[in-house]
Amino acid sequence: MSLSTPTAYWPLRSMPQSFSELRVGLIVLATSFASQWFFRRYEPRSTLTRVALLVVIPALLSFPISCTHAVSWYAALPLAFVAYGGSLGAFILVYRLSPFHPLANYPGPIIAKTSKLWAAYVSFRGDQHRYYKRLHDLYGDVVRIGPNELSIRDASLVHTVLGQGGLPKGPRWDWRTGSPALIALCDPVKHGNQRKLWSQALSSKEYEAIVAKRARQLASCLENLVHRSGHKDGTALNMTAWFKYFTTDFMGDMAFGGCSELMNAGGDKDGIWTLLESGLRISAAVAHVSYFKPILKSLTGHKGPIHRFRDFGRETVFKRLQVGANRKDLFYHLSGEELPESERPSVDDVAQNGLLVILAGSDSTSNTLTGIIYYLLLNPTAYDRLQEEVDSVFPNGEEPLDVLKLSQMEWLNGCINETLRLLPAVPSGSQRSVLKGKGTKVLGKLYVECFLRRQLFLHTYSIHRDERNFHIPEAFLPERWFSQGALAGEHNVTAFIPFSYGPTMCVGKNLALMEMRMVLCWMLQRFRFSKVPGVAYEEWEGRIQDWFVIHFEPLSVNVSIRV
Ligand code: HEM
Repeated sequence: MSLSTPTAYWPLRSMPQSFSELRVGLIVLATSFASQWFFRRYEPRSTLTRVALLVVIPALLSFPISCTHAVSWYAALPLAFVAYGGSLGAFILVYRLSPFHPLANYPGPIIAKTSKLWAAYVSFRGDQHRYYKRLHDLYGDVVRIGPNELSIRDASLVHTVLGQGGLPKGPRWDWRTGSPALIALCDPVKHGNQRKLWSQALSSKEYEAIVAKRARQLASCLENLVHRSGHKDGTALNMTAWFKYFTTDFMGDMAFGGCSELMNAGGDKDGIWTLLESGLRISAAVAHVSYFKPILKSLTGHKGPIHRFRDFGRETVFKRLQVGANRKDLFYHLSGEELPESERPSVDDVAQNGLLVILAGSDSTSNTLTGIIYYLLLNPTAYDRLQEEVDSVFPNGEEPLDVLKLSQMEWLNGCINETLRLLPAVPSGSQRSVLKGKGTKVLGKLYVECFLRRQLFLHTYSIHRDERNFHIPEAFLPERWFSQGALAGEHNVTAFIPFSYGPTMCVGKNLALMEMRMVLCWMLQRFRFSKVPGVAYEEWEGRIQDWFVIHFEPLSVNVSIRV
């Protein structure tokens, strides 16, 4: 047969062509496999390396692809990105679901094991706390909720994970710009240094008088509103908002020497809460995939709500630092005003804490106060017993200023603890990192292979509602906290971690407790809180959102003046 005939020519021409396509296909597969291995092994954090791996490599692959006869040169570039990106994604997926993955033995939903995008979506929906609790009820104490992340519902690990010598903070704080605020400082030494300033600042006794002044003002604002309504049986008020105004005004005084007058204005006059709430949901979701932060920032510039809120916090700090201290407020200590100039932290470092003060200091406390009123409405017996206690400890309208007496009131502290147990301000706890290293990290009963960086967290909401720790866990029972005569049944105080635990636990815990005890007594002395007819209170709890910090919808409460 002559070679010039079409039948003879076809196999000769197609052999090298198909061989060359196969060869190029193998090059793409090998390159994407190597990139997957590199990502896994080195977890590159520099933008340059990521651009090289995700942009430069596929761009280079378009050359061999364009050399095959099957693809024209202008189709080669998009094809290279699709082929390389697709096979890279497939390799990552297969590895994460394979029995070779170091967390393969931990149960969890398949979708969660494949990518943290799922966790970001759950977080964005706001029901992360309820979802993780359902997973723990289904799978047990350790659940794989991300390719490299575990959620833990085992109170015996509290000391090991969060205590002295425990694990450092996790990557949810990564990829931030500027100096980190205290809560985002992952380096234990830097954290410890800044924390000393915070502890010193928050231990001042001066704040008691400020809480009292602001509690008096809150009482008078509510009285005016009730009088103005003209109803002697009281009027419906949004207590979520009023407690926010109270805590923000107090924090303004305590941190900045006075900057906020929301109670006077009767509303969020600067729109800071609106701004914060619209940013928190996105920020909580993005924290799961923190490498998206730079992308999001480049898309929104400085116009995203969280950035605008951070800018507001920074500006407030700058203004306060320019004016100087009129007394020893929080920023007096944080900026080291008593130290020689050379030893002071930079203004930029100090300014990052502006947002933290408003968020950590005001939001958690105001939400817990709202939660207490909510549970009192649903539990009239507990309400009556608390009322009796307030009236007997501070009779005849005596102002509740004695912090020692406040700290010894069993019903008062029982109600506060029960609310912190059922509705912890940070429901999904504080993420920790198991750093990369050789071998296995032993965490109590848990063994974590350290070939890669791992993340884990103790799921506060699930631990607090675990019957092995607290009997009848879903019930609001302040009596379980009594020093004497507490109800019989499980009561594991190690499992009570609303303020977290160890060297990074809430530095404002004592201040928050003092503030909540005082203002609650003030409110209960002067007002009677009752349900507003037609409001479905049981449903309100089901709409609570977990955006790293807990988020409440307005709680409408009938407020009347006690005679
Ligand atoms: C009911 C009130 C509060 C609750 C439940 C609460 C809870 C928490 C939790 C769970 C953390 C995370 C700890 C960790 O990462 O391990 C935290 C951190 C923090 N809280 Fe609070 N908090 C409250 C009130 C306050 C107040 C009034 C302040 C005062 C400014 C404050 C300031 C902070 C700060 C600065 C941090 C970071 C601590 C660190 O990283 O060392 N908090 N809080």
